[in-house]
Amino acid sequence: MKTMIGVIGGSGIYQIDGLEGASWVKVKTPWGAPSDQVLVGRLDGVPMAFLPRHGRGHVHSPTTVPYRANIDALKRLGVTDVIAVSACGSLREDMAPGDFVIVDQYIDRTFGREKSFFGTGCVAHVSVAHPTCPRLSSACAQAARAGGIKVHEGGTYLAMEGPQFSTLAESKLYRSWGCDVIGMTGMPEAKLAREAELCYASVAMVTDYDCWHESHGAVDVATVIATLTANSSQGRSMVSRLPGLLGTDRAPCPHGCDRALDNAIMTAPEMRDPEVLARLDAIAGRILKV
Ligand SMILES: CSC[C@H]1O[C@H](OP(=O)(O)O)[C@H](O)[C@@H]1O
Ligand SMILES: Nc1ncnc2[nH]cnc12
Repeated sequence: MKTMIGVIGGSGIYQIDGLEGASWVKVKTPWGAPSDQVLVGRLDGVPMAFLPRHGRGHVHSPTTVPYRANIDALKRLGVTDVIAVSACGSLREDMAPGDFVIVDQYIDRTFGREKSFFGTGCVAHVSVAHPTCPRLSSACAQAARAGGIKVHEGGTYLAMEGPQFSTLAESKLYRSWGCDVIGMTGMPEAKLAREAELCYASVAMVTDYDCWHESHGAVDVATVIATLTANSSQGRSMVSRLPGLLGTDRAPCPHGCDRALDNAIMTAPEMRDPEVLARLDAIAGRILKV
């Protein structure tokens, strides 16, 4: 199988440079329109697709990002590996603004979003015990370190609904739970990528100390953007190293991300709703044969 890298850019990252033969393409999905058109091209000979999570100009809020359409669009284009880049607040002293955290666990406190491609007419339960792909995550860590970035391999991301930042009591509560970073978009994106059998790695760029740190003020958008602007070249340099690390030919995921739907579908074949199956053509076509 051939590698195709998908990059979902977070706040402050609305395009990437250096893609050969790049063009913005409109992708239609059964889940509505993605956040924006997708920039498709090649980097060092490896196909790459870039989608700005909030749309160019930052149109979508964390609640209204069309997460299902975004993941479907990337899958439909042939993406095999998704690198999700996000801004995040740090809940730990030693994860400082400018550092990158390769997230490997989540606590999902979002409540206003569609979280699954499946439901009435075709019910499925995938495992998200390990919601990110270790192979892809370690390539991201290697790529970021090679660019001189301080990288923390592993971290628990508290996904909050937003759009307001946390209260001090919430920030302290999440610290007491052992969470490392906080953001508004990591979920349900990671869950949906797993349902779509995509390898998914989350690169969280620390922009602030949220509001718990006594010697730092409470986070605001200006602080986030200032840190992101200072770090954007490191983010880009990490992405530019990924094709070399992942290569053009892709072995099956040793962790099974690309087979996540094996044994996950509960609805009896004769009870499956044909309209629901039709919507799942890109996501579950491998297993549903639609
Ligand atoms: C501008 S701060 C809040 C905003 O930034 C993060 O976005 P993303 O994860 O897409 O980089 C955070 O989750 C909020 O959506
Ligand atoms: N402190 C914070 N809380 C939630 N989302 C964020 N994105 C960047 N910093 C954040």
